[in-house]
Formats: sequence, C-alpha cells, structure tokens
Amino acid sequence: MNLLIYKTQPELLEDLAEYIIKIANKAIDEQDCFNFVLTGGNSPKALYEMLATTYKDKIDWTKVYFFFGDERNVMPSHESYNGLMAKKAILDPLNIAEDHIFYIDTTLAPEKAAIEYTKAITKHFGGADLVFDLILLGMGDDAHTASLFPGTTILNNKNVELDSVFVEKLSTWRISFTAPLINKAKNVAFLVFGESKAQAVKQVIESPKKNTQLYPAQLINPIDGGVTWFLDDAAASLLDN
Ligand SMILES: O=C(O)[C@H](O)[C@@H](O)[C@H](O)[C@H](O)COP(=O)(O)O
Repeated sequence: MNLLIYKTQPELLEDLAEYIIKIANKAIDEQDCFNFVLTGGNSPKALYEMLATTYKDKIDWTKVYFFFGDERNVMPSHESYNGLMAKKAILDPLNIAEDHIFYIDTTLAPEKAAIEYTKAITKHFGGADLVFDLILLGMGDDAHTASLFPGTTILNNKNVELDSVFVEKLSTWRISFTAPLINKAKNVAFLVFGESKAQAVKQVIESPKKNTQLYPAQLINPIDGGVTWFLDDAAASLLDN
C-alpha cells in the first residue's frame, strides 16, 4: 500500500493526474488500450476536468475505454447519475466515442442492470479475465467505497464481478463492482480528501483488527498492482505515522 499525502488538493490532483497518465501510456504501449474505471461522487470532478483540459494532449484518448465502478439507481439524466457527472466533466469535453464508454444501464431494474453490465464488460474483454488497468475509488466517511457499504450483502459476494445491492441507510439500490473484481485490477487508486474522511481513513488504514463489515474499504487489496492512497493533509490528519 502506498500512501501519498498532500498539503493541498491542487497538488494532490496534479500528482494523481500524472499517475493516471503514466499508467495509461504504459497500457497503451503494451496493449494498445487503457481500461479505466471511474469513481462517482464529488471528489473526482475536478480531476476529470483537469484530465480533459491540462492533460488532454498527454494521452491518446482514442485508446481509452471508460467504465464505472458503481452507479446510483437513478435515470441517466438524473443529476446524481455518476455517468452524467463524468460525461460533463471529461467524456464530452474529450469527445470520447460512445463505443468507448460503458455506462451502467439504470433504465433496467438494478439486478438486471448488474447482469447486463457484467455481460458488456465480459464481451469487451473477449472472455479473458476482467483485469482493469486502473480503478479509481473514492471513500465515504463511513469507509464505504464504490457501493460497498457497511453491513450490506454485497460485502460477502465472492462469486460475481458486479452486483446490485440495497443500501438501507440510503433507502436505495446501487449497482457496484464487488471487492473481488476491484482486487483483480492492475492498479487501484483512492482519492480521498477532507476532514470528514479522517476517521474513516484511520480506521481503514491503521485499525489493528480488520473489520470489513464495518470498514468495507479494507476489502480493497489488489492481487498484483497494489493500492495507492491519494490523501490531503485533512483526510490523513488522524494517521499515526
Ligand atoms: O457513487 C458514489 O457515490 C461513489 O462511488 C462513492 O463510493 C463515492 O466515491 C464516495 O461516496 C465518496 O464520495 P465523495 O467523493 O462525494 O465524498
């Protein structure tokens, strides 16, 4: 696990953008494509905008395929649809071709949406193992990541790559990558900033006894690529070392 802590969000975002560029260009050199899983929430918006402007000439974006690690159970036109935020912040500004964007189809019932998404991703990988080059993750102040919320059924899911899950505390359904799918990725990066996340960061990273039901982000331990935490001082403020 790599911990990178920054005084300011601009410094964090700049380094994270460079990290993404490096992984993307390596993947494009090696396999002529970059399979990139976006996170939802508010934290990544400025990063996506930065990639679409300052860094737009640093990658051959025509070789990038975009996926979503989770999605809310709302219509694609709804303001809280993660795909819509990404469409506005990076996908439209970079004119990404429709066939390079894998939105989660929330016009379907959640369970069906998860099944159809799994089929679409499986087809994209041509039946090979679903190993993404980079999965970006955020984390809530309750230590959830993607839609792996504390105490939910999806946390015990070892068999499928994607699942639908009812999140009691939000009284809503979500569709999400499971921890086993995330852990297959070559690289995983958490983007976490702000005071409100400090307790969860400490619990996930430093608690001596793992409790993945309580702190689901502890489930994220990629087999090969390792996980890098991009934190600002505020989010890292309760860490001991
Ligand atoms: O769909 C989502 O909301 C995300 O996938 C979720 O896991 C998010 O990353 C965290 O809730 C942090 O969200 P913020 O970045 O808004 O704090």
